[in-house]
Amino acid sequence: MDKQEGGVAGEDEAVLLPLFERKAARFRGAYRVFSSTIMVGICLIWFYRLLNIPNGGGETGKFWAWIGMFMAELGFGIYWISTQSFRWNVSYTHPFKDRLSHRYEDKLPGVDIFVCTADPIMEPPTLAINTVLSAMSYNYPPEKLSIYLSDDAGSEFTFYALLEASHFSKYWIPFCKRFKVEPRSPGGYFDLDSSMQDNGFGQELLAIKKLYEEMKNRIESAIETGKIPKETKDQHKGFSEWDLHITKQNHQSIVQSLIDGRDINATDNDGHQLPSLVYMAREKRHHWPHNFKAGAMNSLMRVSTEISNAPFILNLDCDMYANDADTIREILCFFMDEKEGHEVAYVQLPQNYDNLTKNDIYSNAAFAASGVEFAGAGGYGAAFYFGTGCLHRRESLFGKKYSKRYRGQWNIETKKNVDRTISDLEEASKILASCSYEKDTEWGKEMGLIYGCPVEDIVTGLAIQCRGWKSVYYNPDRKAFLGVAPVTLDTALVQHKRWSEGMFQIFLSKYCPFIYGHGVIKLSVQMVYCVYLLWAPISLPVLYYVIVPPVCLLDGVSLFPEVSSIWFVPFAYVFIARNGHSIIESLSCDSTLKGWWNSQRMWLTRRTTSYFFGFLDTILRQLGLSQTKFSITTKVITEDVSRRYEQEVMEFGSSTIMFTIMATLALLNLFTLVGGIRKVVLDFRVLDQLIPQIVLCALVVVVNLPIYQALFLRSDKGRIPFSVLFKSMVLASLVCLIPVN
Ligand SMILES: O=c1ccn([C@@H]2O[C@H](COP(=O)(O)OP(=O)(O)O[C@H]3O[C@H](CO)[C@@H](O)[C@H](O)[C@H]3O)[C@@H](O)[C@H]2O)c(=O)[nH]1
Ligand SMILES: [Mn+2]
Repeated sequence: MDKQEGGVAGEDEAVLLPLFERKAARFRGAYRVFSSTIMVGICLIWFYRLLNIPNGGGETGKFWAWIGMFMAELGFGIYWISTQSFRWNVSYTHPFKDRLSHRYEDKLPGVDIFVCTADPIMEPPTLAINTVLSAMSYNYPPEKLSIYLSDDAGSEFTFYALLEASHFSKYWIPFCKRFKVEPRSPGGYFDLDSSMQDNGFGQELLAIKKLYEEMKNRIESAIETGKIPKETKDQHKGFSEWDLHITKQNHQSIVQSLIDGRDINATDNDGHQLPSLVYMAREKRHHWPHNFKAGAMNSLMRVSTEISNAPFILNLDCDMYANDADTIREILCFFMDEKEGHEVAYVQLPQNYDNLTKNDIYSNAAFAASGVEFAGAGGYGAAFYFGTGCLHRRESLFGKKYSKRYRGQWNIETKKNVDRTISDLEEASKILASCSYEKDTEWGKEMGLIYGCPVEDIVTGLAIQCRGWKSVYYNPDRKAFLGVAPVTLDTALVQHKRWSEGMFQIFLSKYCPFIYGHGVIKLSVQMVYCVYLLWAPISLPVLYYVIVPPVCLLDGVSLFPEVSSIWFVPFAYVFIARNGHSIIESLSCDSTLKGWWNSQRMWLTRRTTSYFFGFLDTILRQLGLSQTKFSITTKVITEDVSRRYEQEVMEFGSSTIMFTIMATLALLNLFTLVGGIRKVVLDFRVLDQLIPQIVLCALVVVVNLPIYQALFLRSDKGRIPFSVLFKSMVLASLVCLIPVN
């Protein structure tokens, strides 16, 4: 074929075109210069601290406060330097799905999709089946798709909901494909305003919506009454697994096929094949550690090997429904690219949420993080694995090491198991999902997801990197997955505590990137990991900065250069440049100014509460005094809470110790600000010396305004409880009494 013609792309030419491209971020060079100037500023600050150490003599208090400031700034500076490893190499990836279809449409590989759920109360089964249904309706050959739902609660109601979903899918999938609706999670779709407009299929829409509502009502009323109708139970042999003795923590393994994709009669209402659908509850016994989500994933990996054994595995949390029907095709471009594809172990997409408010009060979106930082890690071929929204190559997840000779096995036929009946497969799978199966094996160590850490995802991603594989970060324009973000401050803080704790545990374990990754991954990648792994300890300098300078201010002890001194310049420059850049970065990632401001409050609150407690708990765990736990993020809310969330009013309500710390710090800064201003009014000459500390306190106060409101002005249920107010008043006053000199 004549390549010059250009019209119809010949196969030869098509082979030459890559399936994805990687582009360096704009302004990368300018950013490097800018960041070097901040670096100079930081060095000058360190230098200033060392040059001006107060002599111990009459001012021991000030001496120690000064040393502390130096340590804190050393901490901030070093941490900031490691964050630069992200921004140094930001690049964005873009797949070409049309080229993929053109070249490989009839050779597309099988994909197994794992959905994990763990608690029918905190994660309602209707939520999970919406995710399942969205995955079943991917624009992908159904005979190559298998969906597995892992239910760590072993709940009959979740099984029932999945059975309902398997019936509903016969209507839903053809509906989606015929009218090309998006998203393909029925709940997500019906919530859209556009779904209610007249789009030419009003009749069908009403009919399917009615079916969905009826199904939802049946599931919800079964849960409410605690009973599943007998006629329903007779529909599937699977219900016989549940007897009176089954509890969440104690049950046998259950593997039930709801749709057997090999069965030619398993078709939707248009006569098209349906994807396979399997329910799994791995065995749980009191005396066996179950290793949380990692344990569930590893069981899923084995069970799916037995049943479908697709070369690729997509992992979704139960709330993360698929928002774009073409995502699988897009992601496969990275794996099937002829030149680089065989090096890729996984492709991670960002976690997005469909319940964010305009200014994102709890800063859940992590705009800057998904826009820039993760793309920065991806720039090194070292994207993180974030647990959900990640497509893995089965072999690398199973523990295979990358070798230069490796050429990818994606074109192996998906296992057909022609000679085995579905009950044979179920029985064999049950053994694979039993507690004792993993005993004396490499599961949880060299195979599958790694155990012993509440952020199994990050540590597993790191281990895969260290086995020589690359990973890709891909942030598509249309969000690929949408989940449920925490809507109360408490849940948001607890989630971050789990993350910071888990990540610090990795740092202190044998998986510490500097040790485990030494000589295997680049230093820049080791640093990129550490930015996250060191969330917990970075709480210490932050706490220091919001406690000591204010207390010193009360006593008139100055800890910064005078405003008129030349040494003030680096402090001001670093502060302004850093924040200015952070504002620009957020705005360029589609956040609002108010959203940025809210993220600063959350930044402070997380560091002084979640990360601090994460730090303490990790230390206790190292000393053997506490155990790893995984507090599941609740995905349901009451109407009252939901209303306040919509209005972007912070929700406190409960009286956790985290709120006491938060309120104490807010009050302390308020008191000392008043005290500091009083000092200046009384003696104007100290203004020059004290103004930096006054500004620092004032910033903390201004950013915390919603907290004072919740302490003193609000009367709704979401306000800060009186007990917290009382405790924090007492604590803040006591701290104010600490004499510095
Ligand atoms: O014993 C457990 C605990 C949790 N899960 C599932 O794990 C997922 C994540 O739990 P969630 O409470 O939603 O935590 P998040 O903080 O939102 O999750 C993020 O962080 C976790 C690590 O801390 C990762 O496992 C997740 O994939 C990632 O989305 C959910 O689908 C749960 O059903 C289990 O299957 N078994
Ligand atoms: Mn979640």
